[in-house]
Amino acid sequence: MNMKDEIVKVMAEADCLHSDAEVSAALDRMAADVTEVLKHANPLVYVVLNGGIIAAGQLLPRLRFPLEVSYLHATRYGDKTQGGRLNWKVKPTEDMHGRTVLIVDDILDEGNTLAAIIEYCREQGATEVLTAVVVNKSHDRKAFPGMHADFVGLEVEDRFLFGCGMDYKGFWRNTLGIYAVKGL
Ligand SMILES: O=P(O)(O)OC[C@H]1O[C@H](OP(=O)(O)OP(=O)(O)O)[C@H](O)[C@@H]1O
Ligand code: HPA
Repeated sequence: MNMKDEIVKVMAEADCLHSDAEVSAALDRMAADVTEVLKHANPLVYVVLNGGIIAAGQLLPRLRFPLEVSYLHATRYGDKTQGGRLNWKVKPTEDMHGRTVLIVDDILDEGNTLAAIIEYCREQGATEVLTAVVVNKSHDRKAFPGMHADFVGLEVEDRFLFGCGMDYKGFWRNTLGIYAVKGL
């Protein structure tokens, strides 16, 4: 089967775990929580490419307080459904010394990606590093016991997901709803 046919088939057979409306409501709740905590903090928001693009594009317009936005790119899955070593493609460029930093990503799965980013930001002198993810995948394989994000939209079952920034072999990041691949 060629790649295009495979990608179309994966969506046709996928289970929709959360509809567009459910994700939108979760983003509203997240935005309210983030606002409560950070409205006076003038945070520097780091979007984790690529997956964080959709999350940030949906979350940040819901925040009505001053903030700055930048990006970093760290990846460890590529086209695979299991994570490997973290590859820093673009490190943060803004001065975060003394700043409150909010990291925005699509998913906290095993948490190795966020753990490495948090450590890096602390080393760079950020006063406080908080994390926001649209989904937390529920399982017991976290990078360390108790690993969690500060702001979570939805708890999602332990399957391979796509949508809302998450990709299947590079595709289907561009949905608001969240889907699980059949059989994975
Ligand atoms: O909690 P973890 O197990 O570390 O996985 C979470 C990370 O995996 C995905 O990125 P990916 O490596 O697929 O890079 P991409 O967003 O550029 O596709 C996702 O966007 C998170 O950044
Ligand atoms: N789907 C897509 N990308 C991911 C996942 C997932 O379930 N976990 C970590 N990165």
